[in-house]
Amino acid sequence: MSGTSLDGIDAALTDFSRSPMLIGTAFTAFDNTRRADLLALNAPGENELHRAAVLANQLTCSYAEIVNQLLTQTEIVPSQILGIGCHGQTVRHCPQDGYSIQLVNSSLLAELTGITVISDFRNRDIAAGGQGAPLVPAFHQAVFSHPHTHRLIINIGGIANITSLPPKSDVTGFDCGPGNMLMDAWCHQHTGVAYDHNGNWAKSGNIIPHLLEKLLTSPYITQTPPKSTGRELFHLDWLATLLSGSERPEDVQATLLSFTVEAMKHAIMTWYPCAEELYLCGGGAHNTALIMMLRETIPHHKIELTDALGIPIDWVEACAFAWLAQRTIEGLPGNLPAVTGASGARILGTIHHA
Ligand SMILES: Nc1ncnc2c1ncn2[C@@H]1O[C@H](COP(=O)(O)OP(=O)(O)OP(=O)(O)O)[C@@H](O)[C@H]1O
Ligand SMILES: CC(=O)N[C@H]1[C@@H]2OC[C@@H](O2)[C@@H](O)[C@@H]1O[C@H](C)C(=O)O
Repeated sequence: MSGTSLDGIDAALTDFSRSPMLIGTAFTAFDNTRRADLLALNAPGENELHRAAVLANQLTCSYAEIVNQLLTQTEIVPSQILGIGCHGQTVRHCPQDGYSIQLVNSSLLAELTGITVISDFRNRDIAAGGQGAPLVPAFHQAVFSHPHTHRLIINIGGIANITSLPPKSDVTGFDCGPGNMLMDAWCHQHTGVAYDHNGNWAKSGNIIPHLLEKLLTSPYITQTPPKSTGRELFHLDWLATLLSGSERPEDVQATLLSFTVEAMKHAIMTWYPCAEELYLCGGGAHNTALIMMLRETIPHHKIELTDALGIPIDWVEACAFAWLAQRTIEGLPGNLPAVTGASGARILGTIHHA
């Protein structure tokens, strides 16, 4: 899994026939050049088809390296592996135009690892009229639901997405709005650092109320689900249109942190006010300032990390795509139409055999 935060690649080796399912993990960080190259492909530019194909090959070599590293680490050989669920790197997410692009060369990954590769998880759902995202709610249902308690799961990645797991009715979910994406971009632009560690920089600033108000008028926040979003909507150029230019950068960072939290609060209070427990995962769940603000903003919910449910926050997404890959291999659907809005359940992805 390499997600929209553009921090790097998470690899999880899983066995869904046993508990705990997580056998091994590995992470490789993207360097600044890789991050910049990927960011550049999020917007139209010169010779982008060639750049996308070359970058997909480079990324695939990194995916293969981390797979091979994980196998060495766990002393497992390729013939013992059923498949690699590889999400690829999202560079465009445009369900309204009928596509979502995740960079990866699955043929090359199968060649480099000698393992079957399952990828392109989103486009079948989009072809069936869905958003193609979020896809993790089906996995959340499989591993985190409780027979009597209404749980919510929020993944705080580049974008934050919520899953509702009511004991007796349909699982639903959607992208709430920005997770780390705007905070990371602003932090990098003003401090040269990829992200605001523990939200310390944000804590040194003050929320700018009228900027927060403007951010919250983004129509996406109040849009009715099914809905999904990405860098197409929440980016620095959009933020620039809302700034006067005289704001202190740390105050803008504090306001972006608050925007992320308020977008989550809006999602919870509008759609799931009666949920009892909230579990967080994704890299943003390391942001102590964010967690503290969330606890103050939504005091009547029990807020914990998914570690309490058996999967550490950093590995939930990677496990989810391993699980989705297994569904595909077994010929089982992976999407939840109640989440994505697709016209029906579909077997997701393509299979490149070893
Ligand atoms: N200690 C920390 N303090 C603040 N933010 C953190 C910390 N650790 C990680 N993060 C944030 O988490 C991000 C990585 O999160 P994650 O790996 O869940 O992203 P992702 O895989 O891109 O997710 P998604 O696919 O859901 O967008 C980092 O880019 C950073 O913004
Ligand atoms: C298009 C795309 O890559 N979307 C990601 C992104 O990151 C979080 C949120 O936006 C979610 O919709 C999705 O990822 C998760 C893994 C999902 O599909 O469930």
